[in-house]
Amino acid sequence: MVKVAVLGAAGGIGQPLSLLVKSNPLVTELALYDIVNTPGVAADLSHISTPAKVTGYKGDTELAAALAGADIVVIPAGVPRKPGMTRDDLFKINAGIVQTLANSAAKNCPKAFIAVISNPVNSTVPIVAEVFKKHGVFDPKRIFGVTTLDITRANTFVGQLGKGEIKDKSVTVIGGHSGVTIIPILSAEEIDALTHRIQYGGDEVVKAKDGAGSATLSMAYAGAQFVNALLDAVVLKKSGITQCTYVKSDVAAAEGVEYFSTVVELGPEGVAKIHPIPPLNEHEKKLYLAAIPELKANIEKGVAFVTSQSA
Ligand SMILES: NC(=O)C1=CN([C@@H]2O[C@H](COP(=O)(O)OP(=O)(O)OC[C@H]3O[C@@H](n4cnc5c(N)ncnc54)[C@H](O)[C@@H]3O)[C@@H](O)[C@H]2O)C=CC1
Ligand SMILES: O=C([O-])CC(=O)C(=O)O
Repeated sequence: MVKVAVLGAAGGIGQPLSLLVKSNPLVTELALYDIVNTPGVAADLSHISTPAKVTGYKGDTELAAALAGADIVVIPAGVPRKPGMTRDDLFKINAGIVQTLANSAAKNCPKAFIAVISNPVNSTVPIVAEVFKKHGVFDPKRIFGVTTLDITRANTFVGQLGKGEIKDKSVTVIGGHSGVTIIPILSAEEIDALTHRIQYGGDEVVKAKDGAGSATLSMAYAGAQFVNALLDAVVLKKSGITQCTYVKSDVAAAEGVEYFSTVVELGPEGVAKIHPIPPLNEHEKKLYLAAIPELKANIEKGVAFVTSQSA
């Protein structure tokens, strides 16, 4: 039995992501939670002829039931950006939303794998971790920031430069998930053309959507890739499953950074092995040093949001 709960399931990401999770035959129960519209989304998805039983939960009073016994919790709940905003501008609304959802997850499914999509990911992952610490159930192997869209974009853009098939690309992107904290590892010819585009790909979509939100469909695709990888590792116990993902990690400890994305091997217990930062050329070393101050500030802000509140 494998229960996946999607929190924010009626949203721009939540709906297509739930569709893609419903398409994975490994899932036996799909619990859709939101503050609006989940009965309709659940009824709609429930007619799809894959094994997962789909249930909808709406509003605070139904959150605990949505999470009870969940194996994987995916969180795309919260507000998206509008043109002119940074991801950090979303903190004031999304930090509280993520904290509330994490509180309930810590109580109702403390062993679940938590995949955080809500921005600012650099801060929302530490928020979930601190909430789990408060409940005495923190396991750093089980909490992930979903940065897969950065890899999806990098693979696409590198593929479009014209060498080989996009499907064969597997670009590594390390660091965090906002502007300068996104550090793509590229070949010499790709660096000038693509570094900035990968770092600011999210802004491209925000601008094109012109006030109607940020990336949803590409994020759903990327989020489903991450969930499918987790299911392969956890349920099928396949070996060699890797993802770039933002986790509690020692790889940038020298800089005093506690959370960082590098290639992570996934296993039945979640994080099986964190790969080190790959060898960096001079250009990448500069990107790395430029990422540190923002990443550190984002992490400290997330941690303080939870630890500064009395128990
Ligand atoms: N990690 C990543 O790479 C990416 C992250 N994002 C982030 O994902 C988040 C969601 O984006 P969209 O789906 O486009 O937004 P959206 O506004 O379309 O959907 C958000 C959903 O969250 C729900 N929601 C709000 N408060 C909630 C609560 N307390 N509990 C449960 N659900 C709640 C809303 O009702 C809505 O259905 C944003 O923070 C956005 O910045 C977006 C793209 C990529
Ligand atoms: O740009 C945004 O606000 C949404 C996001 O995280 C992305 O598309 O990478």
